[in-house]
Amino acid sequence: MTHKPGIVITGASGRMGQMLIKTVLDSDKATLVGAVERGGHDWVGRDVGEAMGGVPLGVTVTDDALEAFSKAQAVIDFTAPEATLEFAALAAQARAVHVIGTTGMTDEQIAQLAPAARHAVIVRAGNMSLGVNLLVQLTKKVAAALDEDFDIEVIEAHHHHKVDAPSGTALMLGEAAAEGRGVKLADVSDRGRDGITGARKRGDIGFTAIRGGDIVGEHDVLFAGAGERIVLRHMATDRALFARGALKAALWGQDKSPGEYDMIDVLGL
Ligand SMILES: NC(=O)C1=CN([C@@H]2O[C@H](COP(=O)(O)OP(=O)(O)OC[C@H]3O[C@@H](n4cnc5c(N)ncnc54)[C@H](OP(=O)(O)O)[C@@H]3O)[C@@H](O)[C@H]2O)C=CC1
Ligand SMILES: O=C(O)C1=N[C@H](C(=O)O)C[C@H](O)C1
Repeated sequence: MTHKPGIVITGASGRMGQMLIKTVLDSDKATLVGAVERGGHDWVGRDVGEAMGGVPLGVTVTDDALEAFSKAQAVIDFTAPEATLEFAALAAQARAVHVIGTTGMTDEQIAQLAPAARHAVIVRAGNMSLGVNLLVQLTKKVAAALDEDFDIEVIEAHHHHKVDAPSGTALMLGEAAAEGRGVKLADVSDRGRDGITGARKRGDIGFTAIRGGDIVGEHDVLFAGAGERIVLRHMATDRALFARGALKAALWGQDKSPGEYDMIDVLGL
């Protein structure tokens, strides 16, 4: 019988946490060995299956992340930036693959992952879906093919619970467009237009964020020229998409050397 990697899910009660637990349970390639929530959360100490409203699974939700990680081969983490930094240090200590879906991390926070990546595999992406990662590559290609006569705008829409903007995916797409153009996103990024903004600056990459209802995640990259527009679009209709990608990353990382990777590496795009 082949060994199935043991997976711990952090932020177990969250929208993605619960989706990830279901995805691991449905998989014949991995086993759920832990579920983590923060201290004081009312799920701590309960069976995770029962907490989710189903049958007992024999996995008790814990707030002791290190103890849970030390029994696992991978940690899948869709939580919040401060929590993810703590989990990175603990996953490295346990030598577990750390799959990070958390968005809204600052450049400084991302840089703080480097010490952990010296000891363990980290796979981090603002979007774990095949479609978006393909869109990233297409965006780079189209941006490289067109000059600054085409204005680039990234437009994203998400549910009303989302706390960060622009979305992690929008930033990935903006980075790809900037890379295609051979510029740094930080030098051309235009975020949060309001009031008398002045005319659009040639070469800028603009971002717009829509928040409403239960939109899972939609992203357009618009290339607007004189007399024509090109739109590259991805629409997610089911969070299971992200969870499947994250599990794929956790399995992919099992035989890799310590370091930082992304979904382009995992998917071989
Ligand atoms: N990369 C990708 O493909 C995707 C990324 N995401 C990202 O995943 C993240 C989570 O999204 P979502 O599931 O919708 O959010 P939720 O708010 O539903 O869930 C977040 C979970 O993380 C926990 N958490 C938050 N802060 C901490 C902390 N400091 N310590 C411990 N646990 C903490 C929350 O616990 P509590 O309830 O106690 O606060 C909750 O269980 C977001 O950053 C989102 O953008 C989402 C979808 C796809
Ligand atoms: O918060 C979400 O829900 C999502 N977040 C990710 C992002 O910030 O891009 C990915 C997906 O769009 C859903």
